[in-house]
Amino acid sequence: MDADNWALVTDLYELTMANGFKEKLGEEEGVFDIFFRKMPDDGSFVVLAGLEQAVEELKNFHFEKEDIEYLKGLNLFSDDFIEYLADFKFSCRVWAVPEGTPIFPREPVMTIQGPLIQAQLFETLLLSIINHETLIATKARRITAAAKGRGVMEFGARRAQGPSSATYGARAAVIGGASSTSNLLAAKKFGIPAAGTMAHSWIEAFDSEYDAFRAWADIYPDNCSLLADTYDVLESGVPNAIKIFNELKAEGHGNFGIRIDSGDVTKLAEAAREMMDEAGFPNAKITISNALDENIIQSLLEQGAPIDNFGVGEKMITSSSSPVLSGVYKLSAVIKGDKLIPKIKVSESKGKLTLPGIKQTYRLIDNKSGKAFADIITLRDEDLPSELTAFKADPLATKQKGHLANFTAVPLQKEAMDGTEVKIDLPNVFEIQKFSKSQLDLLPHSTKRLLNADEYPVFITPKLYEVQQELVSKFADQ
Ligand SMILES: Nc1ncnc2c1ncn2[C@@H]1O[C@H](COP(=O)(O)OP(=O)(O)OP(=O)(O)O)[C@@H](O)[C@H]1O
Ligand SMILES: O=P(O)(O)OC[C@H]1O[C@H](OP(=O)(O)OP(=O)(O)O)[C@H](O)[C@@H]1O
Ligand SMILES: O=C(O)c1cccnc1
Repeated sequence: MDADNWALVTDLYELTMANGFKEKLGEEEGVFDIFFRKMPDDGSFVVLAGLEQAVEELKNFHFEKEDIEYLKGLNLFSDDFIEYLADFKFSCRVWAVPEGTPIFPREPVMTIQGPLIQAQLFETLLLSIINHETLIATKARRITAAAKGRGVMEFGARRAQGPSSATYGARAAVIGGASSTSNLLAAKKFGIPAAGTMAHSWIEAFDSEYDAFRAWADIYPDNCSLLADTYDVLESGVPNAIKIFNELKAEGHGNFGIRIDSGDVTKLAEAAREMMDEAGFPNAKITISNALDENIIQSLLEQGAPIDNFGVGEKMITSSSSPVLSGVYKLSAVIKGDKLIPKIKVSESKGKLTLPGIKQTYRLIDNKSGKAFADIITLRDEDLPSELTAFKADPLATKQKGHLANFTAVPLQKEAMDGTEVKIDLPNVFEIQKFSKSQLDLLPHSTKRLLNADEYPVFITPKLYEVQQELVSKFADQ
């Protein structure tokens, strides 16, 4: 991962276009926005993640000697362009929304401005990073919301779509609220607590379950979470665990727990809790795993299952219920000399109409309640009045206009890079998690429901609407 250079993780057309831009449009600059249209799991927002990796990739963007040789060999590019790539110097400006921010449809999360020949090149790589990490952070937010403050350990590496997804996915899961990971590379790289219990193979390898537990307790007396479901949870697993806890207690240790990974979890956890309480271990923790997701976790807690921690793997690390986030990278303006020319993509489907120009998004905080009630996208250089009637950003919204007043407007995008100089803070993943929670707290509860989440209003200013409509009319007949 660190050793890899991902400049060639791109689609061929990015390079054929960039080669052509150099020849046909010279020094013209482009402005591209990354935004999302459809939210995963029918939620109303995503939790943004991936900025740190995106910034790292842009800062270090270059082609290796052998990449250049390979590109030459394709016989598609001018010598000039090949030379440009060989001596690549990142010279774009980037604006971005901080990681952990809840983001609604059509809001630009990253804006890249720079020579078209460069800015075009980053589409595929940036989308692959931002789409993946945002998807997993969003899924993790759902899962940790369902867990209602109980610890969620990220256990997904073995089921992730490859080691890179496992590792950056673990980081994203923490942004979305997970408390630890079993993936050691993620733990080391991002400063996440490494956590874990044991596999069934450990239990099976010994002559008996008791022997396996005892051997574990000898080596790890202070990290004694025993896997209780290899043979029979209530007949064997819990009674053997209690024996070990008594022995460890006599030896002066006291941090105990069991993990249950199969069967009817509520029944088993209730009975195990009773047995451990009766044996004098009310503080022994119960961890549950086995294809958990937000729906199962919610259901288990509604059933009253006495669970302290969850281990969550495949369904979180792959966002299996909603495995695709189709964030896009769209050209919103070109700059010729000192002239900014807004651009638009008009599509057959009206809902896909893009927002032209260089923009900023503001979260509007109600002055009375202190809570967010709407977002508004503006042209970056326009002043937002303290009261206005604005248009919905979604061209298909049934009610197109809304009156906005009595708010404090908080800008979401910040300057992130000026060439290779990084201008934005890249905080530790737990600081991002904390920030994310504070931003989620501002949102209406109805927008955070796991089922049938309410839509959150996103507006555009009359000025942005006007620029968009002018372009629509201009291109209507083309
Ligand atoms: N009380 C419960 N309510 C809701 N879902 C549950 C409950 N108990 C277990 N589950 C979930 O049901 C799913 C299937 O569990 P099931 O018990 O059928 O499989 P299993 O015992 O793990 O089988 P295997 O031994 O093959 O792993 C799992 O995702 C599990 O987390
Ligand atoms: O179900 P997930 O949410 O993906 O959580 C991770 C799963 O990985 C392990 O199972 P596995 O059968 O791979 O190994 P084991 O023999 O240790 O149970 C663990 O016991 C969990 O069931
Ligand atoms: O440590 C564990 O219990 C663990 C780790 C990965 C996958 N399943 C369980």
